[in-house]
Amino acid sequence: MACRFILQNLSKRHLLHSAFASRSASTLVLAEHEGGSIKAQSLSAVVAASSIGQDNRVSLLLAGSGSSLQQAAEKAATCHPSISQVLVADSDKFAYPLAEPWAKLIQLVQLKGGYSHVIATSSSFGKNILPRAAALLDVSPVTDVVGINGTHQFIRPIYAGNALCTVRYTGANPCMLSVRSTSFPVPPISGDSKSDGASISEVDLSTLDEDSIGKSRFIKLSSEETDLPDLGSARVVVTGGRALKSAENFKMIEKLAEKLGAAVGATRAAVDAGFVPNELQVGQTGKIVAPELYMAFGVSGAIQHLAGMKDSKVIVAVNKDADAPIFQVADYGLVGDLFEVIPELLEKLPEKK
Ligand SMILES: Cc1cc2nc3c(=O)[nH]c(=O)nc-3n(C[C@H](O)[C@H](O)[C@H](O)COP(=O)(O)OP(=O)(O)OC[C@H]3O[C@@H](n4cnc5c(N)ncnc54)[C@H](O)[C@@H]3O)c2cc1C
Repeated sequence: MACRFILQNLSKRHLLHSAFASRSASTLVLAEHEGGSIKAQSLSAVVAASSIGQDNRVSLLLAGSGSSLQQAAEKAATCHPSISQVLVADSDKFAYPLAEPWAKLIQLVQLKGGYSHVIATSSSFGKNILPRAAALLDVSPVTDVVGINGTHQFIRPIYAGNALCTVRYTGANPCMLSVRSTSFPVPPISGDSKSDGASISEVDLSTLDEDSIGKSRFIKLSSEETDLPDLGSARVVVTGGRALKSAENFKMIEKLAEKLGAAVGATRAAVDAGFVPNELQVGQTGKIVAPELYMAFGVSGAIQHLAGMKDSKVIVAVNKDADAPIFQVADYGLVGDLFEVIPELLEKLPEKK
């Protein structure tokens, strides 16, 4: 009896899966916006969505309030040819990216739109919201996707990025994914291939529960004032490790980054020692970066750090220990003392224009 029950369930599940797979895909992308534009990371989620299938219809969901939301919606409508619709949820409830109202919003939009996929980037925004929305929709999300092989097969890292596994999603719709933006770079979009303009529609929020605000409250947003590029999307990253010894010495890394127009990164040991704030941590429990040039000074190359930077195009490492593991992933390695190398670099590099 038990055996037959399992078989019946398996065949039902298989039928369900085949039915989803044969239907054409339609994807809801959760987008973040700032200053009237959608964030570059959210465009990576659109690139990921467009690799699900050729006939995939992509709808972009933007929420917030006020004129910057409308501005972002207008820009989003023409920013990528695969976007067919921009959905705008305009309410004070979405003034801040709190997970509870956003998750309810996704549930509302999904129940109306019946999307086959829902995608967000693996940023703190996506990581915060997606699991809650998945719980409300009673599905299990596939997280940190780095590759897409068709509608239901995805590649994601395991064991702190030491291995990649292929996952086949066999659950019900929607298939919810968080994707690493570094794995879905946004190609420059030529004038010809730009969209003529996707339709923009307001989401009907009249049925959104009053209690959707939930238990969390927005208190404040604190961010460091800096002219340096954003760590997640910078072309060059200069990282310092525990070897810098103090916050004062870490300023050398910041000066070098300034000269190179680079973002500053740090190891967890440097963050834990209080040299720099937590938002600069690169690695398994920090940010995942893949810049064109990654420079590591006094970084040992622990696997948890490598998990966040080993996909960088060119890696340069300076370490006084010739056996440091960082040299195994470095394209250029210099065995030397960073307290001699960095001042020399600062002296020889031309001033930034
Ligand atoms: C669950 C978990 C998650 C983690 N997540 C992260 C993460 O996201 N990111 C992360 O970075 N770490 C993470 N870690 C910590 C990680 O294991 C390492 O402890 C950390 O990366 C080490 O940082 P470090 O290279 O700065 O320090 P160390 O390992 O102490 O290395 C310092 C290096 O500097 C070199 N050095 C010393 N003096 C000089 C000098 N004067 N000139 C040049 N070189 C010098 C040394 O030879 C050494 O190789 C995590 C650990 C755990 C358990």
